[in-house]
Formats: sequence, structure tokens, C-alpha cells
Amino acid sequence: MTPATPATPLLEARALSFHRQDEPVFGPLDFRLDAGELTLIEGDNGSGKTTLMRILTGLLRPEEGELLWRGEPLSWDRCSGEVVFLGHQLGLKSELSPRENLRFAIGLHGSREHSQVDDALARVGLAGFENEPVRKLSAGQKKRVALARLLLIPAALWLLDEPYANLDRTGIELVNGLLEAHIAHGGAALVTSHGAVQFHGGEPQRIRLHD
Ligand SMILES: Nc1ncnc2c1ncn2[C@@H]1O[C@H](COP(=O)(O)OP(=O)(O)OP(=O)(O)O)[C@@H](O)[C@H]1O
Repeated sequence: MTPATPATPLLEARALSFHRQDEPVFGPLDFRLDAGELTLIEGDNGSGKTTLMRILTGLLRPEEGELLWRGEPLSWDRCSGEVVFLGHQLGLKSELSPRENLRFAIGLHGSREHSQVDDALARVGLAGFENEPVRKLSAGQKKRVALARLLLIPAALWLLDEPYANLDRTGIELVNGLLEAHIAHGGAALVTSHGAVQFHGGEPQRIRLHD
């Protein structure tokens, strides 16, 4: 795999656009994301944030434009081991516990060196809930289980669709802390939000989608 250089962004979109029934959802969009950068995709309900995420994760095909991963056409095969996606569907098995769900995720995607499931659960505020079936957790607690995956799975790029949804104030700070640490260690993140995000780790790049 070609290593990213300062001249080669991790992810690049060129004139990317998407339509539904001939109506434009968004675009044309141009952006680039380098290692150590955060980009916020902002826009009202229905402006196309999730659609863009679905394109980036290979669930939808863009109709026009180009997406490049490390300078070459993006394909999920090429980048799947380097990307973690957190969407509206959290991808948790409700009959399993947080500990079991995270072990399952590690089995699929591998784990970072020195990362421990129970440490990750404690970090997201779920110490004491390790063995509870996920179906018994609140919406915010489920979201925290999904966020713990970010601490465990190695990835250069985090794609986070509305990571703040269902979280209380400490949960929002938790997401910002995870993002700040990821960026500080040379990771990159693309984050959607329909609200104003206060990020304390430096001014992020912002892409505004319009209705
Ligand atoms: N499965 C679908 N079939 C048809 N149209 C859809 C589908 N999913 C989304 N849309 C339409 O595409 C547009 C963009 O939706 P999208 O979910 O990407 O917006 P969003 O910015 O993520 O919204 P929100 O902030 O409410 O999550 C909307 O007009 C929506 O009605």
C-alpha cells in the first residue's frame, strides 16, 4: 500500500455529487482530509450528511465525481482495515454484553496494541456494565459501547455519523476527548453533525451541506 505523504491526502473528494430521483442531495463537493485532521460535515436534517457517509463507506455509489484513498480510487477493499465507521445503526448485538460485543469487534477488525476491553468500557463510563445485555442499556449507554470500539480497533480514519446523538454533556465531552486524542496521534476523522460542535483541539475544517 502506498504510504500517505504530505502531498497525498488520506481521503480526497473531487466534484462529488449525489442525486435522488434527479433531485440533487448534495454537491459538487471538493474536500481533502490529511492525517491529523478533523473535518466536520454540518447541515440541517435531510441535507445529505448520512448519504455522504454511506457513499464513503461503500454502501452507496456516487453518481458523479471521484473519491480517492491515499491518492487512488477509493474502494472498501483497499481501506477497510484502516477505517472505522460509527453510524446511526450502532452494529451491536443486543443479546450480548458490552464486553462480548467488543470482543466480537476485535475478532473482526483486530485490536490496537495494549488496548483492553474493560479499560475501554471504563473510559467511556461503563464500568460495572461489562456483563449487562446490551438490550438493557439506555440509548446513550449503547452509544458509549459503540464509542468504546474506537479505542480498541486500529484505524487511520474515523467516519462518525452524528456521534453526539443520545449523549449527555459528559458523553459529548467524551466524544471530543476521543477525537482530540485520535487527531493528536496522527489519526483523521470525518464527523457529521446537525448542530454546532465546539471542538477544543484546534479549529476543524468545516463542510456545510445545504437543503
Ligand atoms: N433510503 C432513502 N430513500 C429515498 N430517499 C432517501 C433515503 N434516505 C435518505 N433519503 C433522502 O435523502 C436526503 C438526504 O438524507 P440524509 O439522511 O442523507 O440527510 P441527513 O443530513 O443525514 O439528515 P439528518 O440530520 O436528519 O440525519 C433527504 O431528502 C432524504 O429524504
